[in-house]
Amino acid sequence: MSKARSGLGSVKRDWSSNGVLHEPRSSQEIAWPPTQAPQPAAPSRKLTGSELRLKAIQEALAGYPPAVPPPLAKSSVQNKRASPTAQLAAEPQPKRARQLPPDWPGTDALSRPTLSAKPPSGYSRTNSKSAFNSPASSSGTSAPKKIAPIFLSQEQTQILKLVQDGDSVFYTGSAGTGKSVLLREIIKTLRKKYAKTPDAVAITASTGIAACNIGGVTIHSFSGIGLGIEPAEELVAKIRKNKKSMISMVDGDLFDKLEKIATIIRDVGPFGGIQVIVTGDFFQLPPVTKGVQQVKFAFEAETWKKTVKHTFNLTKVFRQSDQTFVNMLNEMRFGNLSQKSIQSFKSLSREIEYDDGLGPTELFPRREDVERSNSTRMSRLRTTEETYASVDGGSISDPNQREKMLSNFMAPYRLVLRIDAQVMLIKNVDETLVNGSMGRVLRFVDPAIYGTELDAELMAGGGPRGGVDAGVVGASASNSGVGGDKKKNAAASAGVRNKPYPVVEFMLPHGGRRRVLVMPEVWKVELPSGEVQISRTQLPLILAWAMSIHKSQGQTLDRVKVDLGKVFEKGVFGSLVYAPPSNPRTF
Ligand SMILES: Nc1ncnc2c1ncn2[C@@H]1O[C@H](COP(=O)(O)OP(=O)(O)OP(=O)(O)O)[C@@H](O)[C@H]1O
Repeated sequence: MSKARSGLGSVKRDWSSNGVLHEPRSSQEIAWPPTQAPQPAAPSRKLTGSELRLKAIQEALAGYPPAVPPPLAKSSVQNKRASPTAQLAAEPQPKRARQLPPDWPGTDALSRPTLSAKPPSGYSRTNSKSAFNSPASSSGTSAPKKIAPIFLSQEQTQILKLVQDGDSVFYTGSAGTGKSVLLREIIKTLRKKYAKTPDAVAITASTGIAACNIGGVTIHSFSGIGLGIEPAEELVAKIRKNKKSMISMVDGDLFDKLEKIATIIRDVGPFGGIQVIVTGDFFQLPPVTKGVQQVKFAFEAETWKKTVKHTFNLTKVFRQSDQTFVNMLNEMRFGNLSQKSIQSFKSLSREIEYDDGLGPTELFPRREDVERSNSTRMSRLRTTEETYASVDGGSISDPNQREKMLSNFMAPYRLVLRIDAQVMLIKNVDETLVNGSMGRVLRFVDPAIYGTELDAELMAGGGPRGGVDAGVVGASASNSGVGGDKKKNAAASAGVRNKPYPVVEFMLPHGGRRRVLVMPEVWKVELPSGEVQISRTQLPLILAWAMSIHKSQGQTLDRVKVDLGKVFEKGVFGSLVYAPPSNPRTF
């Protein structure tokens, strides 16, 4: 299984639906309404390379000018559904720069049902907990967790059904349409289906950070193709030597190459008979181009059509409920903001006072700016400080490779915290504490005395903060003897100090606060064979006055501050710009 290159932005760390429950609706075949694609304004000047590229995606996704698919090769007619535009192929049509998959929503396929499979009787119930705890992803969270169940929408359910039936599928959708939630469910379902042969399911992504987020590995690492620059035949030899199987996609050329390799090795139909699930949003992060070379999207691969049987466009936006905001984001997605929307975005330029003591997280494109902003705020605090160094493991020994892979984890190598520091939780814990929850460090406490009478006495007797603490977060919590280890308790009473951990007060999504002791967690990248390539044990916290746009991708944040001034001045609305504003729930 694979994740589209452009799907990096959609690979979420917030897998939780936070208790959003949807009543199952009656079963109906879905007519997949299109996301509104505004008509682009005619360019009044010569476009730059990147603008041309953006225009190409816009045209492709918007489905105009009338799409003319290339004549279908014999093998490509393996798509169950006939291409809605296939008839047009015979007639001469004006040439266009970019073709979409034949059944791409946004072409006339959007106006009619796109599923040949029988619709299910209603929504499927899912439980994101099991998805979080997929073996490769989950990072060893052993503390008991309660994640609220969610219902997949009809759109999501139907795609899941096709996947269960063994079809190769591509699904896309704008930010917040539940691509990642569905992906988690697909992973869970396929793992269950192939429980006896766990390495039959491979979760891959095109970059390390995306791989970490979905609990998979990079396609390069998984397939053993290295950089993948050699011809397919040479790569086959390399893979055979490495005894690794492969599956996935990145850009069009790599997709073709992987298809060829799979076919040479397995020789049982398209993509060697491997079921391929591809997801992503080509608007969020398109493939990286080498020099001036024009990017070739996966859907432009020669072998795409014969491999991918079904293409879907998820249309229901779950993240934002305000339709005006959703429309504004869609306009931005298509790079065609109306004056009204520009004014609305500009009107957001204001300081907001929050009465809970936490400010918004400021998003920056560069890591240096993030570090500067966070360390400036830290230096203003004259409070107790604690430093936490990560413990790193894994089978990879090359230091450069290790460094690169470790940098994909959200957890830093060295975490310095102070009392009153603004922090963000980077792990899903339960229905109220999720990846992205914001909080403040209240105090540091020896876990052995946390929650004991001694702890209460210390707090009452002028300890740093009073109040009721409840709960512990972190994989190490269950075996650390928190609060209950008599030996450690006695030692603590006698003045022997264990490493103290932070008690953090988190703001809950619908008001309220929750205090927990935060203990270390484990992040790891694991091959389907069970080999742990790299792992990091660290507190699931980061400083959160500022964070990089890169790391914010895919997170659902309640408060963000983004400087879009320069963007509006230049009139550039690229993917980097689109992704961050789509993260907040409201505006
Ligand atoms: N069926 C559903 N019912 C309720 N909530 C859902 C459902 N599917 C997704 N959500 C919620 O919607 C939000 C966005 O979902 P998700 O992160 O999967 O979207 P996405 O398409 O991957 O977004 P992005 O492209 O920005 O990464 C999350 O808070 C998720 O819990």
